[in-house]
Amino acid sequence: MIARWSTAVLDTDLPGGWAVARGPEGFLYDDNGALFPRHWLKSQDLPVLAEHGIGHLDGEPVYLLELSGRADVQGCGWKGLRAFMLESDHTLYKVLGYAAQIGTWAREHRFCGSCGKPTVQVPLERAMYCQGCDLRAYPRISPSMIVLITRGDEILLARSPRFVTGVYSTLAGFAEPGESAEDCLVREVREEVSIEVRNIQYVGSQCWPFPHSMMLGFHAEYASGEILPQEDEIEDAQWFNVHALPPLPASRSIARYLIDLYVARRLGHAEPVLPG
Ligand SMILES: NC(=O)c1ccc[n+]([C@@H]2O[C@H](COP(=O)([O-])OP(=O)(O)OC[C@H]3O[C@@H](n4cnc5c(N)ncnc54)[C@H](O)[C@@H]3O)[C@@H](O)[C@H]2O)c1
Ligand SMILES: [Mg+2]
Ligand SMILES: [Zn+2]
Repeated sequence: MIARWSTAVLDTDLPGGWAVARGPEGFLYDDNGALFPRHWLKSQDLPVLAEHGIGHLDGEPVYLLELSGRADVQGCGWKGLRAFMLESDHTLYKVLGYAAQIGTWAREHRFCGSCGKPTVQVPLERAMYCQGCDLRAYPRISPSMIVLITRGDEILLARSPRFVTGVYSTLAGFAEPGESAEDCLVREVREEVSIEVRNIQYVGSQCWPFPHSMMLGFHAEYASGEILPQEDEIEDAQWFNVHALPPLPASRSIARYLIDLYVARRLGHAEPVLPG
């Protein structure tokens, strides 16, 4: 199957195509979705901070209008990326997730991190450039480990105080400089629940544009120790039997995939597919 959406760096001087607009409250949308004819969107009175050509959807160019503040457009509303992840079709979510990452990164790199002078977008390359010190800044991606720990029919799930009430998920954490993926996983598990794991197996990865994580998903077996939840970060952590699971994360998350995959294998059911 040919992918409907592919990223590209497009020339913003060319006319035509679709555009999305992103402001402080998320993306502009109406009954037809979040993609608008670009010439129409640019004719609205929007406070455009920057325009980025971001890719092709069904062969048509797509642009992002990154706004500097909020705006009213008659007949339209604003909606955050998480709501699009939960409600919209997967392709639209991928377009908006990429747009959000490019918009955030370009906004946060308008000035050189070394000398403080204004940067410029490099034509036809996804980079912000400082002429003063010949420095290029590329989109930021933050590798994060996420792991399902199991002990036979039991899986370890935890709650952060930030989660929706009642929901339990797998453990996750950002890689630090100097660590391998496995080092990070072992450290995060120790920090968050104070146990040791063994037989670490890589399962798959997922882009997580909140705001720029790259989730690397693993399975690990329990080795030793008693659960001791990390103060402030982990509200509760428990072993749950695969037949008695609590409310779980959204179905498009890799956290949910890791859980569903293990349960399916344990119970001999059909395996789920990891949403990209
Ligand atoms: N897709 C999924 O299924 C899924 C599930 C769980 C977590 N996540 C994501 O994984 C990421 C990591 O999870 P977490 O929040 O438990 O991380 P964590 O356990 O490392 O704790 C968060 C802390 O890390 C620090 N931090 C924030 N941004 C950082 C960065 N870019 N690099 C290094 N440290 C940083 C901050 O001190 C923050 O309070 C988050 O983006 C989270 O949204 C995704
Ligand atoms: Mg964590
Ligand atoms: Zn500079």
